[in-house]
Amino acid sequence: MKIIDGRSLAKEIKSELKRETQKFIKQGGKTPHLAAVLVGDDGASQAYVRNKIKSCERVGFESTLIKKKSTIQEDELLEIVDGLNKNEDIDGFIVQLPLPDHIDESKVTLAIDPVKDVDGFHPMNLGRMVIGLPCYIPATPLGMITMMERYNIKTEGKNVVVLGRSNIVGTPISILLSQKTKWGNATVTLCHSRTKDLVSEVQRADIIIAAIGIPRFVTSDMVKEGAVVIDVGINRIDAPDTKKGYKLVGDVDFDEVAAKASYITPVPGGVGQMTVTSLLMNTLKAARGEIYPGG
Ligand SMILES: Nc1nc2c(c(=O)[nH]1)N[C@@H](CN(C=O)c1ccc(C(=O)N[C@@H](CCC(=O)O)C(=O)O)cc1)CN2
Ligand SMILES: [Mg+2]
Repeated sequence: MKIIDGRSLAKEIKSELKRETQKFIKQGGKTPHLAAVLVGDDGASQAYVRNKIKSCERVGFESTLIKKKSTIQEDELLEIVDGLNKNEDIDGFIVQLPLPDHIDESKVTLAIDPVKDVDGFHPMNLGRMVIGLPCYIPATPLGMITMMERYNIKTEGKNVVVLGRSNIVGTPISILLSQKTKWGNATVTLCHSRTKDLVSEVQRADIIIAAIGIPRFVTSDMVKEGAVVIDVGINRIDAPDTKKGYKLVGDVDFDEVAAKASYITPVPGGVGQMTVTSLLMNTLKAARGEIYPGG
């Protein structure tokens, strides 16, 4: 069994991005500039955004953080989005999710100019992805594909079972892995809460992608010997004996599944680490005008 080390892979990719950025600037390109909008004071969201800003610095990007109180009204947030759409110095931006309940997330996502949508959440980018046109691929799926490529995990002809059909993880990764591309050509089954006999679906899988949001849902009896197990879950469970009072576990029971898997991603230290790196990859693409030449 091999542990896929998201932390060291993310570090490696950040060094590559730093070199590519320096080269791009030397050739006359502008310094890539990412903006992040953070609404409210949720601890996890604050930490993720802090990490995004810090990572920009590491690779030589400029960054702008816009922080707003959770009481912000939807129209004010839409004005901020509009301002970022028009700001020529900003190559790409994200609005950190989740947003407070009184704000319609789809409305905000739709307001982002697809050209600057480095999260890849706008339907224009998702639609382009579906038909194989250049697009920003959402960070978590892009992180998973990058991980599998770098670890030389072949997907062609493999049975992949994806658990969970969210817009930002399960659905896009199932599409990407079934496409006729170097990272695709797999036979993908997308399982969800209404799937009949989910256990036997998972038992047939050569590659399992767990993005269901249930702590330690995938147990060793569900996993075929030698399967590749990619765990996207980040669940907080009570751990009274720790300083924080909680610990993070994935959607996979790591200790028992690791014994059967050929490759497995840990939580923390796996897919999560790759998401910020993927966002930086998309931002460099935005600065280079690779996806939408000429804006
Ligand atoms: N606008 C966006 N909002 C959200 C996204 C996103 O891609 N764009 N994804 C998630 C949160 N997220 C980034 O924003 C994110 C989640 C997890 C990690 C990560 O590094 N996980 C670590 C553990 C983290 C911890 O200690 O709490 C790991 O798995 O090792 C990074 C980014 C929802 N919102
Ligand atoms: Mg909401």
